[in-house]
Amino acid sequence: MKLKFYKYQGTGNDFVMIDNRDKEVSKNDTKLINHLCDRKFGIGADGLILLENSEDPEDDFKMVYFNADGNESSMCGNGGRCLVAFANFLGIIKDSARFTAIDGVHKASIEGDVVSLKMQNVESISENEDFIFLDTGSPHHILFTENVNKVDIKKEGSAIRYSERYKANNGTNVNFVEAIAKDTFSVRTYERGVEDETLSCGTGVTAVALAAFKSSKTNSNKVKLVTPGGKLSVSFKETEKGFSDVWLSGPAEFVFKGEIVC
Ligand SMILES: N[C@@H](CCC[C@H](N)C(=O)O)C(=O)O
Repeated sequence: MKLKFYKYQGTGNDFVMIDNRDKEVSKNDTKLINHLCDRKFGIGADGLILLENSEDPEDDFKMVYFNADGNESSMCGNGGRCLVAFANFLGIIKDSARFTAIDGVHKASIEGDVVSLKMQNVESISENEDFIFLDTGSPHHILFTENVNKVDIKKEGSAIRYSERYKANNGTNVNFVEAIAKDTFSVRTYERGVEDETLSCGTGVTAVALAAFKSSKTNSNKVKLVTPGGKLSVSFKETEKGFSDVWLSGPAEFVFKGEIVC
């Protein structure tokens, strides 16, 4: 078959987008999705997203997210922001959206090049002696370090991702973080399902912002995150239960489109 695709990126986290409202692609076709994401034999991406019709009449669309390994996974923050830009290109939405993803309903807005995505409330943060763990739609292990550029992300990240601690939960993403100003953190992420460092991770930087606030590394509820692929920001409200009104903002851009025979 000939498949039309669109390539988007959000701070260097890149995705193949498919308008799957006619259900051309089966979500169980792990081999095809893995092939499309392959950087040598396919299009190349950190993940693939199907834009589908939602069962919820209040939604504009539904997001179905797959990691580069071809498996459907938990929420992708940068992917969600890119999907909103794609829905705008398709004419499904104008400057605001509501959609359902695997972790529930999300709202989003577009202002110029910046796409902001409302993430789920976070109620549970596990603070340990040398790391913090929380789930912002995807699971994130967070390590604060003195010099993030010296870390061997693939070696150290995969050791934690495959450790006994996370086995029962199908592993975790791992974020290495350095404070560079009172409200600014440099973040490098090892991503589960890509099994390598990606240039940026949206649910990852969201987790870092909340973890930094919770552990008093910042007292700002608007945190700037610098990733190898660009800058993001996360704002939130602290509540009795945890964090609400969590918004992830940054650029989301069209890269190229094409047709692939598969
Ligand atoms: N790149 C993503 C995270 C995608 C999900 C992750 N790889 C996982 O399987 O948990 C983001 O921007 O949030």
